[in-house]
Amino acid sequence: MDLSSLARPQALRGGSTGALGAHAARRRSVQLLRPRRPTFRCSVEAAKQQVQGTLAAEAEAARKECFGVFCTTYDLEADEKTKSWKKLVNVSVSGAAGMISNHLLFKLASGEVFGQDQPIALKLLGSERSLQALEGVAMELEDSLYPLLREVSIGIDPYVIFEDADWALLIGAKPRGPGVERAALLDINGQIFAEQGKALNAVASRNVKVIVVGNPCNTNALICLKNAPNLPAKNFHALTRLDENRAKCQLALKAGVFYDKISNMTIWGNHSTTQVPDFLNAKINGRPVKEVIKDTKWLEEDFTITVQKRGGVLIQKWGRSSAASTAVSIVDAMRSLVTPTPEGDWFSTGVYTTGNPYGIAEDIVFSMPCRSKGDGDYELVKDVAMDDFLWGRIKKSEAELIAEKRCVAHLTGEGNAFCDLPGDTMLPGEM
Ligand SMILES: NC(=O)C1=CN([C@@H]2O[C@H](COP(=O)(O)OP(=O)(O)OC[C@H]3O[C@@H](n4cnc5c(N)ncnc54)[C@H](OP(=O)(O)O)[C@@H]3O)[C@@H](O)[C@H]2O)C=CC1
Ligand SMILES: O=C([O-])CC(=O)C(=O)O
Repeated sequence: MDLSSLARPQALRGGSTGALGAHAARRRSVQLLRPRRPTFRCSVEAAKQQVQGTLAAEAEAARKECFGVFCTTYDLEADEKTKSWKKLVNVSVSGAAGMISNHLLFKLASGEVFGQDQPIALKLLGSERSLQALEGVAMELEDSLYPLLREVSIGIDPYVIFEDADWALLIGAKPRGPGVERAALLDINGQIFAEQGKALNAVASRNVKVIVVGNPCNTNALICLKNAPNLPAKNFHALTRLDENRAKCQLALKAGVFYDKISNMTIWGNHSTTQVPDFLNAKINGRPVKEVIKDTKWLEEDFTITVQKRGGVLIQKWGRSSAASTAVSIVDAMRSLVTPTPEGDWFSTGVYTTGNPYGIAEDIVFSMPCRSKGDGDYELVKDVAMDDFLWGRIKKSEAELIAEKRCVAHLTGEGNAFCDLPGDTMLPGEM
């Protein structure tokens, strides 16, 4: 047997799962790696130490090991179908035991983002508190029998879970509970994103695409990219696609059309209640929104506020924040980067403002209109209209992000933090 063609089992690779992916032939065998049993020792003390050692080894193994059936090595070439498959894509997800991930992971594994010829490895990041739940997630992934899902690993160390990541979906963040100051939340979550930025910088693919979902996502994305100086800042995104989708839905409802008739929808700014859903440039059936919806008061007030506060209203109804629709919007955001943007249209994403053509402050993460050739990269859309109303709103969101940035200076390597946040702004989910 030529052992060199065997996929290496996960434990030998320090935290990833069994197969090497790609096209190469992999021999099928099942290897479930378990910690070795201790040899017997004669003193009680030694026995105690041995048991403790075993428990520690088992805990360590549980943190690192590939999960169940995903430890299986396999022969890709033995399967006719897989011959046309692309190279394995590694997707790392934090907050993987949370509500959003519970929808998202199954979409990723089914091929919804990358298509039916793209095998996928899911690397799931949890914490001590969520490790058991993470095993439950992995069990459900096993039981779903997704042909494209070739590897699943679970762990609590970002330096292991982000290794070779082509995509990093950073969802895990502490939710803002009652009595938690916005400044305190920025600090607590900022620490998470600073550490994850460093880990990505050290071990991820050099062209990793990072989508920050955990709130406050724009400033978390800024912290993350500042802590990853060896990765292109351009590759970091803050998710504002849910806001775009919400805005499209509201315009469609008002105009009495199905939402596929809405295009060119920009969300400018922060994923917060200062966000700016842009009805000046958006189109309905290819016509400017203002030609179709003549009620300017509705556009400037009701529409804008409804989109800004949609998350909070949903929390009041559901008792928890948007999870399924957020997962859908993450899929949309990823697909927008891996498929060419339809002619004349664009999508919104929060990106690093360096050399932006609109005059928005540099060195923050701001949602803007983008187009992609489908290669994972994007360009800003240059020819957008601006009026006083739109610009005034944009400046308010910009001011909020600049204030947030000052508040996390200690996490971005820019000196002492000074926190003076505008009092009237909130996350979309806050009321
Ligand atoms: N940008 C957007 O459009 C949207 C963003 N969001 C944001 O996404 C994030 C995740 O939402 P959702 O999946 O619903 O949340 P959940 O509460 O279900 O999951 C959040 C995960 O965050 C992790 N976490 C990390 N640090 C902490 C901490 N200090 N305390 C508690 N949990 C922590 C937990 O995982 P573990 O223990 O494994 O670390 C937990 O599983 C939130 O920040 C939310 O505000 C939500 C909707 C839309
Ligand atoms: O505020 C939250 O946690 C939820 C959120 O971002 C949204 O619904 O847009």
